[in-house]
Amino acid sequence: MGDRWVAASSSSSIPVTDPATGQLIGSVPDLGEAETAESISAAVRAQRTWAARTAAERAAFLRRWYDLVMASKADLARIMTFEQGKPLKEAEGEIEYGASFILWFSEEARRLYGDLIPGHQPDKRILVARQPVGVVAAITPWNFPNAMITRKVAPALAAGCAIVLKPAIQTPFSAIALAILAERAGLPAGLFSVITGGAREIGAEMTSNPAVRKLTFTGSTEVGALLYAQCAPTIKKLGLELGGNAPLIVFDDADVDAAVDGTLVAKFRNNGQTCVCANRLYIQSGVYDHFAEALTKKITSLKTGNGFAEDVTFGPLIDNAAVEKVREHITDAIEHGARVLAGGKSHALGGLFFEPTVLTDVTSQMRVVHEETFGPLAPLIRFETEEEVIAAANDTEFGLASYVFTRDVARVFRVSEALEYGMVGVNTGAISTAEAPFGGIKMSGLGREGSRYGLDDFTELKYICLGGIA
Ligand SMILES: NC(=O)c1ccc[n+]([C@@H]2O[C@H](COP(=O)([O-])OP(=O)(O)OC[C@H]3O[C@@H](n4cnc5c(N)ncnc54)[C@H](O)[C@@H]3O)[C@@H](O)[C@H]2O)c1
Ligand SMILES: O=C[C@H](O)CS(=O)(=O)O
Repeated sequence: MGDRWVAASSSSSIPVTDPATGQLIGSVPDLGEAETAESISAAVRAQRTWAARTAAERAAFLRRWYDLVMASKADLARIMTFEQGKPLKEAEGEIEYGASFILWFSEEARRLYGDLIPGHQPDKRILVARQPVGVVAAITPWNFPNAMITRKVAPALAAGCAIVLKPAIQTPFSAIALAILAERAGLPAGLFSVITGGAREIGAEMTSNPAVRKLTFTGSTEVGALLYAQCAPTIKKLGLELGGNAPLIVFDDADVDAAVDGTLVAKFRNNGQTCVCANRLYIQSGVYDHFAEALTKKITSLKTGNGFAEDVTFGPLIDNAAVEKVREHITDAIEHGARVLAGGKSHALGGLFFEPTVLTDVTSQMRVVHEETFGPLAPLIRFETEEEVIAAANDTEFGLASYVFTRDVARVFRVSEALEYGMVGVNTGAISTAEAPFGGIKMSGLGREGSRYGLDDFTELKYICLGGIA
């Protein structure tokens, strides 16, 4: 916190529990406005020196941090499974994914080029420099408690910024572990602070403090809109990675087995608790029964349980509200005519475990088609024509991810270009990677993270007009 570590005192600490067992696994300090302001002041002081370092020095730090994160993969994954619940193998995968952003931006750090533009008058020359925005505030969700942080912290530090982070209170230890490893990699104090505590209070300071020049948020659209408004009085740069309602479309000409495998990833990764999860499965009538039978068979062969147990595919959901939302969507769908092909109720393990569920005969009259479920629920919707399914897929306020399975090349282009989303997966359910620009349109957010575009939003363009060059 700021340039010092703060211990949790008994009177002001927040418990952290294991969603698989409900057991207490630790506690973190309940920090607030004062500590947030202190961290921002420390960031202001540290950032000036950091920006004056060479790009190669910043790149070298990021590479050391990457090496330490990868060397600590097993421990970081265990921390994640303990506090978030995802199966250990999936947690290890996230550590590698999160580390890939650190590696990517260790390389991008040295490519922060500007321009020398021919002058508009004989004695003029035009320079364009890319400079760090300064102090960045970041707020991240619980579902990817490592990668959602590195996807922000790495480009911020690469660009010469300092960053103050508020992680989700459900998963603070993943964030603290990353900060400890950054300190061990030689990051000077004040450049990367982790503030645990009340979201509203910390967020209020982050969004109102004029020293914060950019807010980068990953989470729900509802909270994103609130933070957007809170930042307006101080005109901050904004990065918003928000909610989704991804359609997954399978045409008659698709490889159905590949489409089922793609659905397992796009729908059930992290037990469906992923912003890019397929929320609606549109299956053309010619392959509908084949797809429904194959997906149901696959789902019922996979295991639900504690993420530390061998061969578990589905862990617990994060909390009771998440379980309730899945249950509400299933109940509403059945009341409006849907039928259950697999699952449909809380798992026999009890607690936060829920059966992976496949529904058939789903229609647009049901909540699950219009709201982000964020759980292991696959609603199948039958369609007849390409025009019909594009209209249905676009009939949402969200625009993050979408997926299409077809072997018709012309259709790949027609449908990809017609879908109103920031990202389209074609014949794959796995699209997230550091090399590609991740982000959405409409109510799914602003800006992109990762890729060669990922640094842009952490920099400001400065135009220098050189005159008197006779
Ligand atoms: N687009 C993406 O990259 C992406 C990635 C992951 C999750 N998400 C979205 O996030 C949602 C699930 O995550 P969640 O439940 O953590 O979302 P959330 O919006 O409830 O919380 C996200 C973060 O915001 C904080 N927060 C909540 N209210 C706040 C306030 N008033 N002021 C300041 N901070 C506040 C939380 O403590 C947490 O750290 C889903 O909608 C999912 O689609 C999007
Ligand atoms: O929840 C959405 C995150 O962005 C996870 S991922 O980037 O799709 O892996």
